[in-house]
Amino acid sequence: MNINCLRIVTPYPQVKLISLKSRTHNFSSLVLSLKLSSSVVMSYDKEFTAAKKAASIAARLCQKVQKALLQSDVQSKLDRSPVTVADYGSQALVNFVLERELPSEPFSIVAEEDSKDLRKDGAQDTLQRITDLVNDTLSIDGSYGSITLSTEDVLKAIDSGKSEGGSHGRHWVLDPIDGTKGFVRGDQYAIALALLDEGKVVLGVLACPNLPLASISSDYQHSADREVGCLFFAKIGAGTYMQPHNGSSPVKVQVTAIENSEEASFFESYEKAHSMHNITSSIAKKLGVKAPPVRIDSQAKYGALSRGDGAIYLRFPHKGYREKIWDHAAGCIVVTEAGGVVSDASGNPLDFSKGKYLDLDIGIIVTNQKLMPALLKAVKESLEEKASS
Ligand SMILES: Nc1ncnc2c1ncn2[C@@H]1O[C@H](COP(=O)(O)O)[C@@H](OP(=O)(O)O)[C@H]1O
Ligand SMILES: [Mg+2]
Ligand SMILES: [Mg+2]
Ligand SMILES: [Mg+2]
Repeated sequence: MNINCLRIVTPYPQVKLISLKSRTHNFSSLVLSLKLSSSVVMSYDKEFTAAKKAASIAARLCQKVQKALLQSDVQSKLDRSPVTVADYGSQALVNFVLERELPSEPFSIVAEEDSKDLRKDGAQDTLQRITDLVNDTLSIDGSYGSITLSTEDVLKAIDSGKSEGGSHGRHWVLDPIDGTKGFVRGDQYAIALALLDEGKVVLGVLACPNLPLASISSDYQHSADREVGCLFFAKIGAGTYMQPHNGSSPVKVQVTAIENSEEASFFESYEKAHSMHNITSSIAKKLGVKAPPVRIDSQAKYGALSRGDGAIYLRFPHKGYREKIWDHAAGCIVVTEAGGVVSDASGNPLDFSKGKYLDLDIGIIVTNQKLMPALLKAVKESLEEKASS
């Protein structure tokens, strides 16, 4: 079979022309080309609806817990990072809703939490509290009738579909609460859910219950009278939308269009342990950024950037830290579908196909297309200076 090129007529602007370099391509290479482009052709509508529902229900549980956080609600994991009843409850709910909404699909998910610690002696009270929170949230939502989960059902829901992800097939990626430290402090956090198909992120949902509806570019501060709560969602080829939790209609969002880095403001982690603030301040200085950094927790940073609050997100973890896919998958598509660029410190796109870890060079940087070349140059120079000092 001799083919030079193949024109496919689809509603998706990305799929116009697939070039086949050789004139002697056989049928199997044609099938391969079509398979590679299938993630763009797929609509993922059912999955998108299910993901929005799952993240929104989980967000309600998290809001309730954050309002009345008890000291006993916060535990420490083996790596000494915090986990709360809301992290577990959120994961149980997301898994439960996805399985209920998509009964005909195999369920595979790379999620941050597991039930190991909850199965230990002494964890019964915590498990009972999580189970009560899950049942209360399901009952208020009302979509699943008068269902009551047992403690064993909740443990099973937390672990259900557990997978290591990878480059084949479909895998959900979940951070049931991203920014647990922010959540415990009463600050920003996100419920972050994405879907991988053949190793690529094809949809992402970020529920940010504490993110103000108004821009938080350079004057972010806590203020009780600001209206908060946003759901960001993005599907490959279809743009990014933000829906306020107050029930108003979704609006399409875009990253900032600014081209002059001196006008940019940048986001970074609130926690110094999560990103080296000395590197980020050196990069900002080289770019001539005048505004002080906006330090907030979680992937709410990606959400804020996708709607043009600020222009840059810099993340430079300390040596030896390995980034997990659930900390970036949903945020990455939310920003890229809004016209932004997400890469590692060398400019390589993030690769979500390698299992639960991201294998990347030094740090993660996010900005718009126009600012990326100057940002990459500033990053390179700052890292070289650090290495030689
Ligand atoms: N030493 C470290 N360096 C970089 N990231 C870290 C870290 N320790 C924990 N994290 C990750 O940072 C995430 C929060 O990001 P941010 O700093 O942007 O708020 C945490 O997600 P969880 O809160 O889901 O555990 C955790 O996965
Ligand atoms: Mg954690
Ligand atoms: Mg996280
Ligand atoms: Mg988490």
